[in-house]
Amino acid sequence: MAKFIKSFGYAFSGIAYAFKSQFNFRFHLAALIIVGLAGWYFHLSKAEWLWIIVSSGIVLLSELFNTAIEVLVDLVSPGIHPQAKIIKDAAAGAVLVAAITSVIIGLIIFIPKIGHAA
Ligand SMILES: Nc1ncnc2c1ncn2[C@@H]1O[C@H](COP(=O)(O)OP(=O)(O)OP(=O)(O)O)[C@@H](O)[C@H]1O
Repeated sequence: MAKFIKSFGYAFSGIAYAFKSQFNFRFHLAALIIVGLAGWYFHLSKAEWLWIIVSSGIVLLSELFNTAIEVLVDLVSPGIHPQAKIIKDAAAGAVLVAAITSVIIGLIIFIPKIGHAA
């Protein structure tokens, strides 16, 4: 049981590292809070909340993997290397795909509601 709780501590320290070191992680977290408030304001349905939660989770997940990949690349290849560039660019691309997907989901959910409210 103690080992299980300890592993939570390690996971939270990884999340804390991403939060402290990555502007994008903080930016996405702030966006998530704004979307959450907007969802509360517009009384989203259960299905709409599920889409928001899943897409936000995927964005944060991709940010955490991107952070891990950046640190790993810097560890194994501290100098400039064309393959290090490819690895970091592909990881950043994954974050971008997740972010674009979640923006599209957000637009599909919120545009009709904003139209209604206006
Ligand atoms: N070792 C390297 N060799 C070649 N190109 C690199 C290397 N490290 C970084 N780059 C290039 O610089 C870009 C930015 O890398 P960096 O590690 O600064 O990531 P970042 O997204 O700016 O991270 P952070 O969010 O920590 O500022 C990479 O996407 C890659 O194109």
